[in-house]
Amino acid sequence: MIQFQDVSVTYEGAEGKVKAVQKLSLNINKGEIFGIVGASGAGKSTLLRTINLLERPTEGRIFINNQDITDLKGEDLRLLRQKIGMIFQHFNLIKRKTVFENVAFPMVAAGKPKDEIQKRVNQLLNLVGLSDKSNAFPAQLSGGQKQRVGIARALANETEILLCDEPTSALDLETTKSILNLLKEINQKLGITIVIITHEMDVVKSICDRVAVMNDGQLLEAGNVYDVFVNPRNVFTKQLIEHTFHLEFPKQIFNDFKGRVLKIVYKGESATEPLISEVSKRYNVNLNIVHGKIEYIGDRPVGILVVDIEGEEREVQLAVDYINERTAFTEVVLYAS
Ligand SMILES: Nc1ncnc2c1ncn2[C@@H]1O[C@H](COP(=O)(O)OP(=O)(O)OP(=O)(O)O)[C@@H](O)[C@H]1O
Repeated sequence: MIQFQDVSVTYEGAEGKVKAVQKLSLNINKGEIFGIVGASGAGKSTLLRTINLLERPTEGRIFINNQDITDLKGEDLRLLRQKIGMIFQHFNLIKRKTVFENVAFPMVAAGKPKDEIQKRVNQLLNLVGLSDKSNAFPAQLSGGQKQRVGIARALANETEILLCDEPTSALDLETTKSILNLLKEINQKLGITIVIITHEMDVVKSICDRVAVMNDGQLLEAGNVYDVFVNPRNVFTKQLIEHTFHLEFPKQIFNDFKGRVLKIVYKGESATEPLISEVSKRYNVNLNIVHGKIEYIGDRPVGILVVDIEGEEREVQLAVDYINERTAFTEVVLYAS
């Protein structure tokens, strides 16, 4: 549905040119929730903002529904933007307008008739659970409620694509969950394509179907969220993911281990316990489980096991290779000296 073809965006900064996005090609499918992640300055916002041409590519083309939108201007651009809603980290509501007026704003701007606006705004407030706040002003709302108004406003016209710029970064954990659930519900009920940029891998893990990882304006990898999390190809992606699996151990924890510490990641709930005992029998090695847990990516489980493996170098290597062949990936996280 959205295709980036060799898209680059270069800014003229105070200290010279900044290549915010570099020759990036990517497809986002209709009806999916697509996450774009990366560290600060990776170019995520810039890329997101090219979709509604708030930022124009310096090079390359962008297609939406097979239409080349790169050079759209005037009325054509206005019509394109009507189909693309956007929500922001700090909500960007109009302070002096009520909740109703904020949500109605894009429809008023599009010249829709009053009775249609009335009906649609009430529907949307119902959808986001704010029917009772119609006459409230933004200052009277919590962060989560403000984001709900933002979402309702972004859906006011015949929205096909919802762009989300760090939508939960200003919210606490519980509120984040409820906003993510709402986005998921909107995606499923209304079939709207959602593109989310975030630095929180937990957001990606809980609602995205596919994800792109960016660094320094470049696309490092893209794919199904489960596959990228279970088997990241890039070192940078691995680091991002490691963090969300909360697997950083204090170094002291390894002091008692004499061998090599492995992190084993396996798909689904397939038991690695038999694998571990099988390896102990097959090879002359001792294995101790240091830590084990199951995480969920969407509703699919992924298992993580940290084991200490001890024995002669050759036997250890054979055992590691054996485990590696039978799991999603195995990584040596520590060599004991
Ligand atoms: N208007 C601008 N003028 C000059 N440089 C810019 C402009 N906007 C962004 N940049 C630069 O482009 C690069 C990418 O910025 P961008 O905001 O797209 O990254 P990001 O991944 O969204 O970062 P963050 O998560 O911090 O928002 C950065 O080096 C940034 O400083």
